[in-house]
Amino acid sequence: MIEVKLKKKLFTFELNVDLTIQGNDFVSIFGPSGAGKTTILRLIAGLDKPDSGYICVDGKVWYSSKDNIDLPVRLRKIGFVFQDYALFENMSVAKNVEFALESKKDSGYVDELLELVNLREYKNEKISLLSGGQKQRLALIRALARKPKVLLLDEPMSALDWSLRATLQDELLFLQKKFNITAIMVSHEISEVAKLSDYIFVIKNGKITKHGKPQAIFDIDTNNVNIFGTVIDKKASDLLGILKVLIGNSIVYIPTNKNQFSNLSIGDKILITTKAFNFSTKKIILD
Ligand SMILES: Nc1ncnc2c1ncn2[C@@H]1O[C@H](COP(=O)(O)OP(=O)(O)OP(=O)(O)O)[C@@H](O)[C@H]1O
Repeated sequence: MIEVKLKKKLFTFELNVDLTIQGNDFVSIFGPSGAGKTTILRLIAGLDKPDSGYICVDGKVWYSSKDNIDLPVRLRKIGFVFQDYALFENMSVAKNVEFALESKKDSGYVDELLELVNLREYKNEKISLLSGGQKQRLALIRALARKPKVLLLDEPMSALDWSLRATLQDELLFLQKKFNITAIMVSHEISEVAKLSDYIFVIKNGKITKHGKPQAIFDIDTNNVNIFGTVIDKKASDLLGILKVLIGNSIVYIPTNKNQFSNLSIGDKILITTKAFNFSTKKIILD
C-alpha cells in the first residue's frame, strides 16, 4: 500500500492531497492542465520537496516532515517515464537499459527486457534509429529494469498517434501486471484513463475532488456501449442539436435533444452511451 499526504504552496494555489493507493493497482491522476498532477509525481519521486507531508510505500517511510525523513531520489524505488522519453541519445539501446541497472554486467537480463518489448534486434543501435513508439517502449522497460516499487508515468503516450497509443496501452498494462508493480499515471486523455485505471483520483486546483473506480467516476453503465469523446463544435437546428465530437482520431456527429445540447460546451469531455446491440453496421467496400 502507498500512502501519500502532501502539502506544497504552488504559484496560484496550495497543493493539498491525501492519496491511499492499493499495492499493484494501476492508478491515474486525472484533471485539467495546471491542476498539480506532475507536481505530485515529482514529490513522490523526491525530485521536488513538499512543504510538509508523509510518503510511505509498503511500510517504508520515504518522506515525513514530522520525523525529518527525506529519502534521496536514488533510494526511492521508483521508475519514471516521461512524455518525451528522456533517453540517452548518444548511447545504444542496450546501454540505455544497462545504465539503469545496479550490476552493469547482466547482459542476459538486458536481452530479456529488450525481448519483452520487441527491441532485442535493435540492442546495438543508436536511439535516433527508433520510432516514437519504440522509444517509449524502451523508456518503459528502462524504468522497470530495477524492479521498482512504483512506476510513475507522466503523460506517457501523449507524443504518440492514436493507433500506436492503443497498442502501447495494452503493452503497458501487460508489463505492469507482469512486473507486479503499482503504477501512478498522469494523463489528460479520458479514454486512456478509463481503460487503464483500477482507481482514479480527479484533481482540480491542487485538491482531490473525486476518487473511485472508473465506473463510478465516469458513471459507466456496463450494460451500455460507452464511448468517450470531446465536443469540438455544436450546431442547433429547430428540433435537435448536433454535436461534433472527437473520438480518438475520428470526428463523429451526434444528434442530441435540446436539453442535453444546451448543457454542453465546446471542450467538454463526454461519455456517449447507447444501449448494447442497438447499433447497425455496414461494411465499407472500396473496390
Ligand atoms: N516548484 C514549484 N513551485 C511553485 N509552483 C510550481 C512548482 N512547480 C510547478 N508549479 C506550479 O504549479 C502548478 C501546477 O503545475 P503541474 O505541472 O503540477 O500541473 P499539471 O496538472 O501537471 O499540468 P499539465 O497537465 O499542464 O502538465 C502550475 O501553476 C505550476 O506553475
